[in-house]
Amino acid sequence: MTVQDLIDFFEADAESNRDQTPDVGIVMGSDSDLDTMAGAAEALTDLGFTEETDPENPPAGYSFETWVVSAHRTPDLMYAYADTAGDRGLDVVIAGAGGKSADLPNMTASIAYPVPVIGVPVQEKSVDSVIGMPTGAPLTAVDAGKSYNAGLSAAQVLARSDSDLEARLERLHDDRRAGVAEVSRDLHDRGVEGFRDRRDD
Ligand SMILES: Nc1c(C(=O)O)ncn1[C@@H]1O[C@H](COP(=O)(O)O)[C@@H](O)[C@H]1O
Repeated sequence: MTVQDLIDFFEADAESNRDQTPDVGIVMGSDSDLDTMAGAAEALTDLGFTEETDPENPPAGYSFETWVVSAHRTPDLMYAYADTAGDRGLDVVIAGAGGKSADLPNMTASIAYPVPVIGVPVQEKSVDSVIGMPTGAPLTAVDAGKSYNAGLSAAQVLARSDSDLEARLERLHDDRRAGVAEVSRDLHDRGVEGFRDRRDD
């Protein structure tokens, strides 16, 4: 597998007009970002999305895809991915990168425009380079490491035209709300030490 093979795949996929395409693309600068970026996939999975791993056998319903793409190491691949995003049927791209020079999210946003891009600064030191965009070059971003929220935000975009997905988002919200009540009761009833002991088990 070469970078050119991937570029060829994205370009051919954009031309193919296949019926079932991923709705959300998740890209990250390095596989070392995966632990952080996995949150985006987790949020989408919690909402019933399936990961597309074989474009020849795409899953039914909402789906997402994951790739490693680097503005610094593979600028041509980043360009191809962002440039074909709309034609490949992606409605939202989530792009995460780390380090002080995290350019993948902002460059992807510039090229993929008007497809919306949600940036994930993988570390705190990446925040400025992710969000620092000039007027006319929009990028939405979440806080450092908060890729789960990026997954939710991507689903929120899709849910504007799908009441079923909107209901799933509401349910997830309600579950989290109920979780606060449960943990609050548990903390109160066990007391500080009992609660800590249970959590450490
Ligand atoms: N910020 C970027 C870009 C980019 O912005 O294009 N490409 C890789 N990286 C970041 O470099 C860090 C270290 O990567 P390695 O662990 O592969 O050396 C990662 O957090 C990645 O996102």
